[in-house]
Amino acid sequence: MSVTSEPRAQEGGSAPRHRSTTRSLLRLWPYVRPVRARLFTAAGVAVVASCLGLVIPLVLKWMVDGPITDRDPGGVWLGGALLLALGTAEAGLFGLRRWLVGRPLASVEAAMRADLYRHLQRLPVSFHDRWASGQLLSRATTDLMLLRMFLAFPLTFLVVNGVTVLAGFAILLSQEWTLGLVLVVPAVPLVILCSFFETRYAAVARTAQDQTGDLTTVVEEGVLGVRIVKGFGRHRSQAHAFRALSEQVRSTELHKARLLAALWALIMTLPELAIGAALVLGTVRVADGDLSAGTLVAFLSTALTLRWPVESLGFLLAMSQDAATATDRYFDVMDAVPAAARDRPRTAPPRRRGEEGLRFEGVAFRYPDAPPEEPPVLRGVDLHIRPGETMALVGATGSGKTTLTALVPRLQEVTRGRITLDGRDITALPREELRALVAVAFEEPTLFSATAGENVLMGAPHAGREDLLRALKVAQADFVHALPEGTETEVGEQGLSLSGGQRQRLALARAVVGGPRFLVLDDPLSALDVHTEALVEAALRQVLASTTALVVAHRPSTVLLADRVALLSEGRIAAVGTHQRLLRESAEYRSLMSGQEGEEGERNP
Ligand SMILES: Nc1ncnc2c1ncn2[C@@H]1O[C@H](COP(=O)(O)OP(=O)(O)OP(=O)(O)O)[C@@H](O)[C@H]1O
Repeated sequence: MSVTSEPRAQEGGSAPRHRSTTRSLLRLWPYVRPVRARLFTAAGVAVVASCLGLVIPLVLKWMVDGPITDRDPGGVWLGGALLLALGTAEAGLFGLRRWLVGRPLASVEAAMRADLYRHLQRLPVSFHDRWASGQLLSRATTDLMLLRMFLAFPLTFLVVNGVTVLAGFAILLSQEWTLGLVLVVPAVPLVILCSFFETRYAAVARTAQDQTGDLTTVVEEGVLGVRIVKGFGRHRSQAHAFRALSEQVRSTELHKARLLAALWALIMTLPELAIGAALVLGTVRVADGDLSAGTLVAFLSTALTLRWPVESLGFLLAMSQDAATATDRYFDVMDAVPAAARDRPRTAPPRRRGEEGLRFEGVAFRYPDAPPEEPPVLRGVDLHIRPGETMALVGATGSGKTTLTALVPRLQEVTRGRITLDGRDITALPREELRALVAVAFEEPTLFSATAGENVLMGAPHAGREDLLRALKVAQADFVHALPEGTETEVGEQGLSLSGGQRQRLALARAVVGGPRFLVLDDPLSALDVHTEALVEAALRQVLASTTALVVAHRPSTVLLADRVALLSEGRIAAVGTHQRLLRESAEYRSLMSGQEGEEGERNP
């Protein structure tokens, strides 16, 4: 069995059935707009360069029918010089095109990536619960790279090659229309085949990109969970899960390659056959004296010049399909509505007089992706935490304590009822104000790849060195000073170089550094040893004395930090009172505090 969870590609994981490639790609316009002048100039330069290539056969025709037939060395030299000049100009113009697009397109990619990152930060937690991180990572990396490549190459060359092919055919038909028709006729089946190919390739391209996202998730989980993998000796099963997924990606990529190969074979063969037929027909007509040798040479070299624009059609179309898929995947995320835009009321309700502290009124909550037959996690929570009061929240495992704490900073949105801070509905508060009022610390402390000090100061961007030192003291996180570079020590990804207790203490310091008015702590001392816990509690008492706090507690020692205790049971607050009173009056509370919580929780989640 593998320790890797099933990849969660459920969101945006399948190709839309009636998607139009052009419509998808047109969505890139707002990003391309600022660089449109350079892009159009580059396309114009490339068209001129490509058309210069078409003039070369005409010079050849002039040379064969003129100076070569007349044995005029001066004319031959002149023709040679002209050909050299045309070739040099063509190469120079293609170089100029590349220079024109390089820098602007890198900035388009950077702007799209920055927007995606900003948007991800604003999306609600419920969105991140549903989406696998690898799917988001692959959108921010592989998909955006595909888009830059599309804008740099296929977009321009579909236009350039289209113009070149039209101009080339016009030259061919004007030189000798019967021979020209021999080359034009195969274009009809080619166009039909290309549109058939487009539909099939679109579906496979989407599958390939989604599977790459799943693979990214597995790699990420394997790296982050390396301790579990090693601890449980799961290398083999982990490798097996990885191999199975990469096998899927490989077979989808092969499917793509087969489709491309089939298309390419047709695109290469049909024009070659047509050129062969035109060569035979043209030679017969020159032998009959119907056609000049120069015209035949010019005709054939024009046809050969057009080979590349026609043959490149296959992979240009494939790259455009990949880009359209990448665009769809990018906008799958960008179209998700950020919480703030969705639900902020137009007018803020007035603050209720005399109504202070943190209040839950008839709060109900159901996870958006919970099965419909399951009752809501919270079914009507009424609770008032007075200003300056510390309320411990106690309940069996899975009773919804973490869920309730997540509602206060609006990591999740209440389904029914409301939460007020000093009488003001939290949905009426601007996010910045809410974040400044409420600080949180969770049981699973998340640290970032930054210094220990930066991780703590994240809790209050305007706090200074003094605040940092005070917060470290309160959270008993003075161990930081003993790190090689003190508060400037990099703590590494997720703070994995620190112990669980050290990480919890840094997260606690982050919560208290700004001296918040409201503090929400989800069992913040669970990873501490008894001695450190006592020290943290002593220091925390000082902080809690000046804030209004909701503290999820599993152990009597944490409960004792609180003025009162609320018991959460079956989605409601079943009892509120002091620790002593609840011990006397509530059998459920007694059993939770006497250490039978685990069994209770398992029996009655
Ligand atoms: N993102 C989610 N989507 C769907 N259901 C969820 C989600 N997160 C939690 N749940 C469910 O909500 C219920 C309450 O979970 P919660 O984590 O709030 O409990 P808890 O009381 O904090 O438990 P513990 O004491 O073990 O930390 C559980 O049944 C859990 O399975």
